[in-house]
Amino acid sequence: MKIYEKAPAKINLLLDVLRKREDGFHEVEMIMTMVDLADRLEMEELPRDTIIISSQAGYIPLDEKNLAFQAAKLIKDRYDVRKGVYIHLDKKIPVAAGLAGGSSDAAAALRGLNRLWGLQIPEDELCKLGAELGSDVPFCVTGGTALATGRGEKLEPIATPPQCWVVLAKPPINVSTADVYGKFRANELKTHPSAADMVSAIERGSFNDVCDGLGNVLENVTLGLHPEVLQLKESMQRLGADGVLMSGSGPTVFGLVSKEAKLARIYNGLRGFCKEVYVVRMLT
Ligand SMILES: C[C@@](CO)(OP(=O)(O)O)[C@H](O)COP(=O)(O)OP(=O)(O)OC[C@H]1O[C@@H](n2ccc(N)nc2=O)[C@H](O)[C@@H]1O
Ligand SMILES: Nc1ncnc2c1ncn2[C@@H]1O[C@H](COP(=O)(O)OP(=O)(O)O)[C@@H](O)[C@H]1O
Repeated sequence: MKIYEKAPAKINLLLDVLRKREDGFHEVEMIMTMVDLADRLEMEELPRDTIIISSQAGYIPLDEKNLAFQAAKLIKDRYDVRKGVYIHLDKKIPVAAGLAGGSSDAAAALRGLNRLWGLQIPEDELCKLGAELGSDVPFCVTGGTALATGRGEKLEPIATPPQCWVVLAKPPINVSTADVYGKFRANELKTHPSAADMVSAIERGSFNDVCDGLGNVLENVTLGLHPEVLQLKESMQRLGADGVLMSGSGPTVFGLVSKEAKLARIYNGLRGFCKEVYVVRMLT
């Protein structure tokens, strides 16, 4: 039997860091939502007790470093599954982009293998397994829109943001999440974006207040390392996006746009100097 599972990208409408913890992770407050740019996983049971990963993308690891491999191994070990699986990853989400492509593949593998092997693991248990693989994996298991706290694994679902277009632009640079958190200094932060205000803007369905409330305290770290991310933000603003922010640890910048008529100008303007530009919708 073959099954398929979608693994959508996420964006952070808000990312605040409260403090660095004893365990080296950072205590965060994030508002995350999914967009319809997605990888697709094809999973097929193998009679032999092995995990095989393939992908059309030449630039991701296919061994135990792949997060989908790690998800399959974790679920097999924890639930004593003595069967194998072949997972093909059709990658569409740019890698190391701040869009959680790897985390979403891991989450899709957990959801898919739960179905393929008829394990009936409840969603909150899948989230706990996901948290062992990465801070963003639990959110990728549940999807939707959520306020994420702790190191990102504590989730409170919130309303879907007001519908709009999302323009994603990924500059051709690699950013390591660990590096960005490593260079972040929580005690030097003077102002924090307000997660409470963003939740309220979303619940009121106010597109303008969502745009005004966007904030990401990791932006300054990544912008300091890669000034081209600032140029990309400024270009997106100049071209007419209503709200602009870097997603996660970057380097992808997203723009929220309410009017379809503006999209061609923004897309064409960005494509002039950035090869990877996507126009997507938030997932409801
Ligand atoms: C910044 C965010 C925002 O959504 O996303 P990305 O930019 O990676 O997409 C996340 O916090 C990333 O989550 P994820 O990519 O799952 O991170 P993990 O694998 O758990 O951790 C990678 C490294 O980031 C640091 N880290 C991560 C999460 C956190 N709350 N505090 C941290 O300090 C740690 O140094 C850790 O070793
Ligand atoms: N299935 C996967 N897809 C993409 N990257 C993966 C995958 N498995 C492991 N990785 C590794 O994880 C790292 C972070 O990738 P990704 O999840 O795309 O970044 P981000 O967390 O910034 O959105 C990359 O260095 C990549 O090599």
